[in-house]
This record gives sequence, C-alpha cells and structure tokens, in this order.
Amino acid sequence: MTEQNPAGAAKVAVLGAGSWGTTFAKVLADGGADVALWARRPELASEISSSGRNSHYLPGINLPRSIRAHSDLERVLSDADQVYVSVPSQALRGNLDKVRGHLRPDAVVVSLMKGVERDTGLRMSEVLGQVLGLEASRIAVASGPNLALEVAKEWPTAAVVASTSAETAQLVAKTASNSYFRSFYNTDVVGTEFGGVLKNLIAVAIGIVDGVGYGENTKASILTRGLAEMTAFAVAFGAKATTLSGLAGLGDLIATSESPLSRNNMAGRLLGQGYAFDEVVASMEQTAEGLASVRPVLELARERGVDMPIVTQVAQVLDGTLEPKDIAPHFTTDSDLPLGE
Ligand SMILES: NC(=O)c1ccc[n+]([C@@H]2O[C@H](COP(=O)([O-])OP(=O)(O)OC[C@H]3O[C@@H](n4cnc5c(N)ncnc54)[C@H](O)[C@@H]3O)[C@@H](O)[C@H]2O)c1
Ligand SMILES: O=P(O)(O)OC[C@H](O)CO
Repeated sequence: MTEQNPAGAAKVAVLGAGSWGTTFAKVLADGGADVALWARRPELASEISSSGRNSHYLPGINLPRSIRAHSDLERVLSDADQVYVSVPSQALRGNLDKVRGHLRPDAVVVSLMKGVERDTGLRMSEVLGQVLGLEASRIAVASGPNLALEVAKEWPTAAVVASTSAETAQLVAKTASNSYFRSFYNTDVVGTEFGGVLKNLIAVAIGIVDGVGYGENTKASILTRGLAEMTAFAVAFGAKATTLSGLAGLGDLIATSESPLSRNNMAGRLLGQGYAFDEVVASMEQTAEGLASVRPVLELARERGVDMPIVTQVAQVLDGTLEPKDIAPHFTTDSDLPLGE
C-alpha cells in the first residue's frame, strides 16, 4: 500500500525506532512524506535501511524502502519540518539534550508518547516545550487506539492530533494520514495527552483482573468507572470531557484493555498472576508506560483533589500492599453508603 513520494512532500524526522516510532515512520511514508528515522543503535538503523525490516520490534513487517534510518541524530533532524518523537517517556528529557541545537527554527514537534515524567509529573508536550524552548503552537501530540503491530499490518485505524494551534493540528493530521490510517484533529492538548496516559493505568487494572481470572462484569465495571476517573482527572487539569470519550480516551482505553498486544495489559496480567513488580519489569522487553506513570498521576490527582480509586489500587498492587484478587471498581474500604454514579 506504499504511495509515491510526490514532489514537495513533507520532510519529517521520527526519533525512536522501537515499535511505535518505526510504525509511525511507515504511516508517514505511506502518506507520502519524506521520512528520516533515528535509531539509537547503528545496527538497527542499518537493518531498517538495508532490508526494510525492524525484525525485533515489528516481526514480519515490510517497511517502505523510502525510509532512511540513521543513528546520527543531527543528520536526521537537519532538514525536517516536522519531528515526531517516540522514545520511552522517562527517557525523553535525556534524548532532547541532543536534539536541542539541531532543530530547524520553524520545525513542528509532535509527541507520540503516552506517559508523564516520573520526577516532575509533566506531560510529554510540556517537557518538549520546556527543554526545546518551543512555543505551544509548534507542539502537537498524536494519540488514539493505535496498537503498533495492527497499524503496521495496515489494519484500518483512526487517531487524533491535538495542538493549541488548529493550523498545526491540521497540518500534522494531514501528514499523518494515509489509506489505512486516518488522523482527526482537535485543540485539546491536555485531554488528548492525559487520555493516552490514563488509559494505560486502567489497562493495567484490566490486565490484573484478567490475570486473576475474573470475568466480563468485573472488566466492564472497571472500564466504565475507569473512564469516569480518567475524565474527572483530565477535566480538573482543564481538558474537555468530550475528549475523554473520543479516540484518545475511550477509544484507546478499549484497544489497550482488550488486546494481548498491549504491554500495559500484559504487565497487569503478570501482576494478577502473582508476579512481583520487579519480576514484571524484568520480563518486559518493551515499554509499559503505565508502570512509571502511576505515582506521578496519583500525586497530580492529590494536588487537584481528584479521587482515583482504581489507579490507587493499581499502585497498591504494584507495591505489594493489595492482593490482586481484591482489586475492585471502588475502594473496598469505602463506607457501606451507596456511591453516586
Ligand atoms: N507500541 C505501541 O503500540 C504504541 C502505540 C502508541 C503510542 N506508543 C507510545 O510510544 C512511546 C514509545 O513506545 P514504543 O512502543 O515505541 O517503545 P519501545 O520500547 O518499543 O521502543 C522505544 C525506543 O526508544 C529508544 N530509546 C531511546 N532512548 C532510550 C532510552 N534512554 N532508554 C530506552 N529506550 C530508548 C529505544 O531504543 C527504542 O527504539 C511510548 O510512550 C508508548 O506509550 C506506543
Ligand atoms: O502496548 P501499550 O499498552 O503501550 O499500548 C499501545 C498503545 O498505546 C495502544 O494505543
């Protein structure tokens, strides 16, 4: 389904050649962009460029041969008008030190990441703005129900791009669309970005339920109450409630909670089966963002006075103070009085 690169194609850089960075490079190239992909390891850059494969992260997927992969960051950034960033959230700040100074003065920077920084509680777009000194109109975030391997197989998928500038959001959404991947746009950066962070935490809870062996009632209850929790949290930070019932909220919550491809769901399953947090972390070959975001999200919730019973219970399972079988869509320590929905 690869399309021709027309003259005047957008020149884009993708930073991070893991599952999502490589998949997004394919999405952009299949949409007609001229794509340079930065891989941390030279051998991975060489595999992508020479064979059109990223066999570790995307087994069986043929990548567009037009993608140029390099481990030299400066080379990848030199003529990029749009820069898409897809490294683990906790590694973003460290990687940006190398980006600063090589970014074109008018380049738009797009976060593809779904975590908050553990030490600061900052969203990824906030870290981008702070470290790179970018004004908000040059920053966008892309999110949605986007399991990498499904997108890489070209299964029809939608996403949403948010920027405080509608013009920037539309530019990025247009570049990140092709025959199998459609990007919508909005201007609610806070809601779009927190949707992607929070659904990971609820997906860990659903994984725990799966691991314990409970059924559909428990999962539907946690999904529904989880969405209420996500919405209350995001709205407290200025998001629109409707964003959380869109692609970046409910849409991604469904995909991540239901799929065995999800690393967050997988981490939850292992916890539910009785593995300890350290064992789960050691067994994960790819990034499960939810594990690092639990604590900063709860700290942010505390600051704004938002109750997050499900996320709190996930944190308790992670630190071993709650038995996985005791997880519920409410605190089991609540009073017996009925709760308002
Ligand atoms: N995989 C998906 O399905 C998917 C979909 C949508 C969004 N995301 C988000 O994209 C982001 C990246 O996820 P991913 O799935 O590509 O992760 P991944 O673990 O598959 O790959 C991460 C990549 O970042 C690189 N990297 C650069 N600096 C690093 C450092 N200091 N430490 C560790 N790795 C470093 C790694 O080499 C690797 O290529 C996450 O925030 C994730 O939530 C992932
Ligand atoms: O594999 P996960 O759990 O990081 O989820 C991947 C994407 O965020 C799904 O949209």
